[in-house]
Amino acid sequence: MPSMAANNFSRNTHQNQTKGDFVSRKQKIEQQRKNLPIAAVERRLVEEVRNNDTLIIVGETGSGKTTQIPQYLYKWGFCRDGGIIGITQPRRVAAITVAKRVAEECGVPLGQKVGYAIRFEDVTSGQTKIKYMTDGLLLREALLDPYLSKYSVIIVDEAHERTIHTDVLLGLLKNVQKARSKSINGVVNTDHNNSNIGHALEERIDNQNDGILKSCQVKKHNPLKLIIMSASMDARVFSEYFGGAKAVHVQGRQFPVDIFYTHKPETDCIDAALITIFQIHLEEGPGDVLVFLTGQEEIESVERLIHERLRQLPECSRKLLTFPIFSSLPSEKQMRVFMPSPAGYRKVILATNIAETSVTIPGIRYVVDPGLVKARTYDPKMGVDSLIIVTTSKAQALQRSGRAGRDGPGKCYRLYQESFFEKLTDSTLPEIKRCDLSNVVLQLKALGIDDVINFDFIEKPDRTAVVNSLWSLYLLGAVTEDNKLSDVGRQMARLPLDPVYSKALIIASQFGCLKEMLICVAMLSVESIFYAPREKLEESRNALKSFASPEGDHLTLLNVYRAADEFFQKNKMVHSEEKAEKNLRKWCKDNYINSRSLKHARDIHSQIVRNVEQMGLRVTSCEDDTLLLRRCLAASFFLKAAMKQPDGAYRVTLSGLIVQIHPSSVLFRAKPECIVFNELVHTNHSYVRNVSRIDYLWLVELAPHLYAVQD
Ligand SMILES: Nc1ncnc2c1ncn2[C@@H]1O[C@H](COP(=O)(O)OP(=O)(O)OP(=O)(O)O)[C@@H](O)[C@H]1O
Repeated sequence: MPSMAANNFSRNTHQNQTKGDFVSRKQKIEQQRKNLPIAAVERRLVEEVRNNDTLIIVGETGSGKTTQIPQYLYKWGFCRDGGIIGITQPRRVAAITVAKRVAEECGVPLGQKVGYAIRFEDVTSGQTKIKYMTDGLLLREALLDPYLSKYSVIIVDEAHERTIHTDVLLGLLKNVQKARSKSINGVVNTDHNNSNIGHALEERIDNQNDGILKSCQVKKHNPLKLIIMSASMDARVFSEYFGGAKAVHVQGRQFPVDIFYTHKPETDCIDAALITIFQIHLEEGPGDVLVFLTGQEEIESVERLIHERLRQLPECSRKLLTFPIFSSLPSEKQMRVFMPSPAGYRKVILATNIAETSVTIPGIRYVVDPGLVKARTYDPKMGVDSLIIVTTSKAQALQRSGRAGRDGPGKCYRLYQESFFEKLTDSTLPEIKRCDLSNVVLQLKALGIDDVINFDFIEKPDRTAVVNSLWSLYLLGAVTEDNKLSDVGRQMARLPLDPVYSKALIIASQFGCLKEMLICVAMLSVESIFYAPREKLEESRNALKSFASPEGDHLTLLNVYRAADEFFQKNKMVHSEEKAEKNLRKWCKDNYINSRSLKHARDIHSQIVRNVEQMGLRVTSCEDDTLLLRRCLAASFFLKAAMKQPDGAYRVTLSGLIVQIHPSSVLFRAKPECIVFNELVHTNHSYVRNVSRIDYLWLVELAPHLYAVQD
């Protein structure tokens, strides 16, 4: 490997700041801001935004787009009329960490002038002018405020990721922008080419008694400024979509990143990654290392192997610390990657693509990129979600290398040949082409866009996927036979949940077990409640046994939630809330429960309790009547039922697909005759997860439009 260039920068140290440290950190941040490539074009960019309602900005990774542009716009008066600047991110981690950084740059506490909002967590206030959020969150806001009237500027960041929410948002924003510029004192001019939202907005205003919508009628809207940004997108595609919108390219990057390729193809990516990590550690100058891996399992095995190899090195070469980051990791552990390593130590961060875009991890000088990613794909015919390992796109490779070179020159080691890079696709297949569309279809319908198939998407989703989503929404009672949103559908769209879960809450209120279903749905809405580190598999399985219900995973989740809540409430009687929270985290650790997921579930629970109360649903409990609750699960999840086959496998009733119960399920060994489940994933087999035992006759009784008595 070529030798490391001279290194003359100092690390950030956030901890234990004195007043002197604070002042010097402030000065340092000021200096860093001035040195960013984007700072040189501040005035020009602001002028471009003034002159163009839609602007596409392409600039190198780390040039300062995400952190600086909102601050420039604020400074140059784009919030003067009371509007705020909203910036969307595809990932929660990015929304949170960037907001924290910008609040620090502005010298304000997070949640005041600068804040963030993600699903179930809102760190903003009436004073917030710069709001970072996930793209999905802004989409939900549009349901309540179809003009997105509080925003003067909306920035869609990392548009190259083409998440399903970004794609839908682009279509929506395009039309909101037109509708807003044409609304004069509340009269919406519906003369929009190819736009059904102008009409949809008008219809909603006519039809609804919602106070927020009423207020739209009397408000004159300022035009909405729209900015689409990324370091790695094809500006032409976006420009064309926005009717020839202007695209500007911000040249230059703050620090160079040298890219290295292997001389020959690597057959074992894990081994190649390990060799590279140790080459960097032993041969290169200071700086931390960021390694991209495909998932928790791979991260944990690489971590183990690093520690094994470290033990074989002389004492003086062992100063290497590992930090994993993946989405189901508890958040306090996730945040550890952002902390500086102790003096003399090198930090190796083992990450999934959660750390691929937007985030800055201070100290990263080296990126190791095997060029693989675990991607979700969806087969609309079978209703199967699969996680498969695929090669990254060029855009992703560029983003990954861009995580180095943010506070000093960097190096990126791509563990494949240059010729292989040339063959990669330019960009990743948009998510809208590879996931279940029911939620999006329901949301579009709630926004008044009935003709989803002809909605002006930047790229049309597969027709079968749309038709299948409409079909399942029809079976759930959310849309009528003539393809209109039903009253139940309207209620479902008000809940920030998957349509199936929203429907489950509505059904549970009729069954008298809404209290229990609220808990089940909150627990099902978070990633892996159980934390099973590879080296403690046995202990974690034993811990699960104390909560396990023979009836299935839903009741097991209910038991976990109730036990945690009881523990917390008892603690709160004798301790402060803070101490009780701390004790709960310890309880989680002892029981191999992911405290972050549990906290998340508790937050979701509080929010959906508020939602259902606002909707006027009765929150009654079935107490210990598990039979009633399971009947309610059958009535709610009838779209995902399966029957046992003679060989112990299961046949999904609607698709005929043969599946297995996932080993993590409490019913893995019990194998009941008939089950309902919530998740179908395909890894090396097709597995169903979150499974409960039911009686087939309940399906016949409770979902007669789909099930009949079998011969
Ligand atoms: N949390 C942080 N800690 C330290 N420095 C940071 C932090 N966030 C940003 N920076 C600094 O600000 C620079 C600009 O970051 P910013 O996220 O605005 O760039 P960007 O152009 O949006 O990059 P990308 O396209 O990769 O998202 C970084 O290169 C880094 O030097």
